[in-house]
Amino acid sequence: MDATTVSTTDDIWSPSWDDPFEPTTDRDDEFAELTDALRAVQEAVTRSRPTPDAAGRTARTLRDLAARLAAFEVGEDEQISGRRWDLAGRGQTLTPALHLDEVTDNRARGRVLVGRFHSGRYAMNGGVTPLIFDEILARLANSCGRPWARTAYLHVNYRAPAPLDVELRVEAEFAGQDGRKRFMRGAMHHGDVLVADVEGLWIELKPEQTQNVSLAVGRGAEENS
Ligand SMILES: CCCCC/C=C\C/C=C\C/C=C\C/C=C\CCCC(=O)SCCNC(=O)CCNC(=O)[C@H](O)C(C)(C)COP(=O)(O)OP(=O)(O)OC[C@H]1O[C@@H](n2cnc3c(N)ncnc32)[C@H](O)[C@@H]1OP(=O)(O)O
Repeated sequence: MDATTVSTTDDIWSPSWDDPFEPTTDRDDEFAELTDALRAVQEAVTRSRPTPDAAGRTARTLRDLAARLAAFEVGEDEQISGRRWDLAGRGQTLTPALHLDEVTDNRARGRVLVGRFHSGRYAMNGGVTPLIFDEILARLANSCGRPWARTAYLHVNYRAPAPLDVELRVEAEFAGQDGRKRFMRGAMHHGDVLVADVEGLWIELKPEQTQNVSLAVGRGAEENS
């Protein structure tokens, strides 16, 4: 398959938007803005040293927002967060927003910028590196109509501290397949510096392990059955 440029309108799983369980009204950019705003709050709280009064007032505001959003609570199959494949970060805020520039059937590359919220003290927190690798390796392992697979392991090597607030390049490679096992490799660079590399194993799920999967991730069952 040719290289596929991932854009906001044509991502690798764009057919998912034809899924009848995905009403197009969910594709509002207001939700993207909401996610960005939440990331901004995470970063601002981390970077701040508010007075007790300011912290208390801010906490009350945030709890009020949480209560208001609770009125819109839905089940996991209906939520938007994590399922906006067209957005860097998929509309979730656990993982730093990964901008995917290219996904082919055997390679993927992207960019990520990590702020102080994900800091492990003047460098990226060591737990965040596997999150980013899992994100890009999982996308590649499950791209191009391959049947669903889940992460069995991620072996991460930390080669150099990953700097904050600068763009890091992330690459993934489909290294091979043996039956249900898909072997993945990845690397993260800052400029010419290798920050981390990874080897991962994805296991193709058996039919009984994929019940409700298409609903759970918003992709048509026919595409990955
Ligand atoms: C509702 C389901 C949703 C599924 C969605 C999946 C992916 C989403 C896709 C894309 C998303 C893109 C971006 C999203 C970002 C992040 C991804 C989120 C998804 C995850 O975050 S996902 C969570 C973490 N992940 C798990 O929660 C897995 C827990 N786990 C299991 O569910 C089982 O463990 C399983 C199914 C992996 C295997 O179980 P099983 O029973 O089917 O397989 P079995 O034992 O038969 O092994 C078969 C052959 O694999 C070898 N093998 C197995 N495990 C090995 C290991 N660890 N090391 C070395 N070899 C291993 C055996 O040795 C044998 O090898 P051999 O055939 O040569 O003998």
